[in-house]
Amino acid sequence: MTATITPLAGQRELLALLERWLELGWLRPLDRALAGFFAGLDPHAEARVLLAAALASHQLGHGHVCLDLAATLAEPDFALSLPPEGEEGLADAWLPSRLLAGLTLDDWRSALAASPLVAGPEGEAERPLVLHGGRLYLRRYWNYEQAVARSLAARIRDDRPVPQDLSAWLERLFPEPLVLDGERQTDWQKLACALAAASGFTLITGGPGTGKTTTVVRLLALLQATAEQPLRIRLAAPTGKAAARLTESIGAQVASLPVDEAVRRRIPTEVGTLHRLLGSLPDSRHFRHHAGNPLPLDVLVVDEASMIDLEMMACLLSALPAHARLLLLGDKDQLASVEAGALLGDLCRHAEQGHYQPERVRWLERVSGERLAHPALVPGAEGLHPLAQRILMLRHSRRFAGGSGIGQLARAVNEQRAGAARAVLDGGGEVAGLRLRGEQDRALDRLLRQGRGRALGYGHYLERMQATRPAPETPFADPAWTGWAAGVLAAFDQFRLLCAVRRGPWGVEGLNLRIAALLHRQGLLEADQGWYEGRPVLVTRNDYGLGLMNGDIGIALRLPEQDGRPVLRVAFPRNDGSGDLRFILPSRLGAVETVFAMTVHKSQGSEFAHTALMLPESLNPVLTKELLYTAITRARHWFTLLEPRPGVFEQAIARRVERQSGLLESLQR
Ligand SMILES: Nc1ncnc2c1ncn2[C@@H]1O[C@H](COP(=O)(O)OP(=O)(O)OP(=O)(O)O)[C@@H](O)[C@H]1O
Repeated sequence: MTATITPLAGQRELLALLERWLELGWLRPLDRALAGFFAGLDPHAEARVLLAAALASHQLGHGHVCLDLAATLAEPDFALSLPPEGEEGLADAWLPSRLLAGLTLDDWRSALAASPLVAGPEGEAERPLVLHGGRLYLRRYWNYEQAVARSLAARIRDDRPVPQDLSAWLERLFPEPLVLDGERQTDWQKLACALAAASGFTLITGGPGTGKTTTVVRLLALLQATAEQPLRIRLAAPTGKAAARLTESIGAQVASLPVDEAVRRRIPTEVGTLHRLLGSLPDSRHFRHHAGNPLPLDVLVVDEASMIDLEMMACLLSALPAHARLLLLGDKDQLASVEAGALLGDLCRHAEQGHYQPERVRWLERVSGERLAHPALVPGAEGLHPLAQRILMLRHSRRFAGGSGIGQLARAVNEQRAGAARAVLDGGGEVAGLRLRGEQDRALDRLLRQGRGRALGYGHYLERMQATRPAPETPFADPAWTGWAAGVLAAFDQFRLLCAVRRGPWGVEGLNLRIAALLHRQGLLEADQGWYEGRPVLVTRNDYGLGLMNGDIGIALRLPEQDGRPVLRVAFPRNDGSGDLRFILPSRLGAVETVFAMTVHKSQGSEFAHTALMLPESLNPVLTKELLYTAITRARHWFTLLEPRPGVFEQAIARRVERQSGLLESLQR
């Protein structure tokens, strides 16, 4: 017991422990540095205060904007980035569960409250930490959360007058009653459109293919057609990939709208990134647009809102003029952004139950002619749940209708029904599970290269690269080269291996080496290290100079220079919806990594015809049903689950992301 308490004895012991955690890869250098910095600010700071600061900083890397003290004491080992199985035995003595064994919530809170480094929610703005109830924040994130809460609180009370002929418009935009399996169903899209017409702020959530985009395009037609003056509408998404995907689907939707050509022309079809909308400034966290220089627009639609982190949301809300309508679209059940702040999940915590106030229900039913009915709905009370009145959940997927294996699996995982999920996997076909027998299992190599059945593997894009390459004498400016590169990039999206973790044999790093070596051995790649033709790379940091965003994916291809000499360049989609490509010399690319395998987090906003998910050998803090759901819903046609050890899938289904933030509480205050 003595050994477990010692590191909390004093600053020196604690900092030595944090150093050890750093070596083990359990903590980020930033977290350790922060504790050191705070020790410098307050030489008398208690070890448990510095420990809380390091853990609060570490939580940001896990997507939590604060440290929940009680949750940390309940499950201390999940507070760190514990390694994949195999290393634990070695470091048991260093585990936080040992360290925190003697600490109670009251003791920890009292120590924090008494520290000159820690402020209460209302006071001492210069102190670097804020304690609010049982939650400890780094000051900057506290400020973001407060700013977002203040701004949303104002927007959720922003009722808008609706056109007198709203019912007629809804009838025109949603002409067919919704009938599924021969039964008339509630048309949630029509209800969402009515709700949004009456609000300055609306959040539409729904799983893949539930019609979020369709709904919003029809709403924009309604707003534009009934506005006194043409509205300035902008569409945005958090990543380039998501923006490109939305651009594709919106174009077709606008073209088929049952409205005048003049109205159709006033609905934009181009979707940009949020960074571009706000105007990124090089080497800065700040944007060109902010409260002092607001965005020149009347309506803003942001898709894939689950990927918006707290800092971005704070920047976005401050740059949005008060008169502008804000529409957020997203899937609340997906993983939150990699950065801290699970905004959409927080806001949609009660979306299933609705909590609509009786007067709102009557109004919605009257204007839409729909019945606002569903077994999951819970009636709201007049004056309560103001946020819920602005949120609507779409409940019918058109993409994954009834019998789709992917749809069934996604649903079972989301509802935490492990037995049902396993039964879908065992059923085979569109979805399948592959049990791996050790690291060298050949079945894995086969899947990675060939795929299974009609579901492709990585061999496909490399074969296409060879088979469709223009003749070497094709001049440098010939569009055949761009066409070829676009074809290879599209073929690469036929298959993706996703991983839950980065390290260990079943993590992104090890698997990338393994896949490159495999494809090289099989003669599909000319090399497996350095730069080689066919190397897919992921950009890991925004590069404003090159116009590349974190998350962009390109492929190295040999193309002719002006003098005909072949040179390797990396082909990237332009990500502005134009469908164009750009070619960049590898030597100009700073932060990139090979991306045969990628983390589920990084795959958000993308879709692949065949998606495979590699689970690790043991449970890990990141393994939750949200992670599984996000991975499964990246698959358009086929999904393969790769399991090095039975049981981990079921354990992961049982775990949910515990979102640690105070946003909802702030909004309801
Ligand atoms: N009311 C409708 N009537 C007919 N087809 C519809 C309707 N709503 C959606 N669809 C079709 O269903 C498909 C999915 O719709 P949509 O793209 O709007 O969904 P989404 O929720 O935005 O999907 P994603 O998960 O890709 O974001 C599209 O092919 C769309 O044309």
